[in-house]
Amino acid sequence: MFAIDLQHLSKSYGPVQAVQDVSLRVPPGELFGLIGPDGAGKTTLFRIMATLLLPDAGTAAVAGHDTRGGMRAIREVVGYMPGRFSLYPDLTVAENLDFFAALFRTTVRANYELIRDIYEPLAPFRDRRAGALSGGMKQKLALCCALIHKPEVLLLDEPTTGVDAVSRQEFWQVLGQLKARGITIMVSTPYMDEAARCERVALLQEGQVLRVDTPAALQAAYPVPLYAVRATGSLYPLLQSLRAYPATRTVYAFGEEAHLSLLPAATAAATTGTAEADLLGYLARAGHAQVQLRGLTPTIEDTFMELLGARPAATAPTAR
Ligand SMILES: Nc1ncnc2c1ncn2[C@@H]1O[C@H](COP(=O)(O)OP(=O)(O)OP(=O)(O)O)[C@@H](O)[C@H]1O
Repeated sequence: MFAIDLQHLSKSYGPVQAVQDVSLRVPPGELFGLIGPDGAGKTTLFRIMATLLLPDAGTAAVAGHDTRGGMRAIREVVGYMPGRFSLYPDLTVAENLDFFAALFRTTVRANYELIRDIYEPLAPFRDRRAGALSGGMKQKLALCCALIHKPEVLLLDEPTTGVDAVSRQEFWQVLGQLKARGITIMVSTPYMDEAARCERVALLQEGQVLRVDTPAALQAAYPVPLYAVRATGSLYPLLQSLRAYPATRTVYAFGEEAHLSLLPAATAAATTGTAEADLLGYLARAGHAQVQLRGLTPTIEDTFMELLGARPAATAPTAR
């Protein structure tokens, strides 16, 4: 039995097709990531899994229960942390926790063991209103509330969005501990660095699954050598020159650098011995100073960009 089993799910909001024929299977105990930009359909999938929304087509089963008809059973065994802060801002930390425990006919004391590590940094603020907590603390409290009934499956919708880097790091450590206890976790994130922390990820774009695999396999599948290019001055003119270069296959901004792949024929056609030397000569003639070119190990973000570029959609950001 799969902890999460989605088959051919589709959901539209009027003319907007939010989820399109999505099929995913997550075995018990897996830490699975839904990775995609805003609007990719992550929240819609979570709301279907949490029995808050019915799909137009397809089936969704969580912990062995179909979301059609299995609402009560699913809510008993699922912990759901919505993307937006979902606690009561006027209740204190302790009151929020008690409230969620009471909803599930349990007590904080009965399940304290599961939340202890997450709750301890919050304990000194137990009488503070939840609305007055910092972003990282709000997110810890929301996770405690999602865990208070000892769920088998945790659904976490962008839990680290807008949270500082240290809190994000801590949050992922906690997810590792929860996974070690056998809890199945589906977590969405727009941050590609977080994708690498999942056992498997689904890359989503415009409601569709582009690929499901381990982060390592996604990176290894990158089809051609990839380079980072930088030069003095701003990135924009460098990107423009690289886009105009005849042997360029894909190019896009990546932080302070450009990430570039060359057409396979570029090596064969090189006039100065190597494709790299040809490129450096071209950039120097185009007026770029102190150009640095180095080979890269592709990240998941590069793989994502590659998959988007391979699609016929007009939105493909890798187009030259
Ligand atoms: N209630 C709604 N009515 C109309 N359109 C909606 C509604 N909810 C979502 N959408 C649209 O459906 C698409 C998928 O949205 P969804 O919220 O599932 O994506 P997401 O990946 O979670 O993105 P975000 O992080 O921005 O919430 C988007 O185009 C969004 O604008």
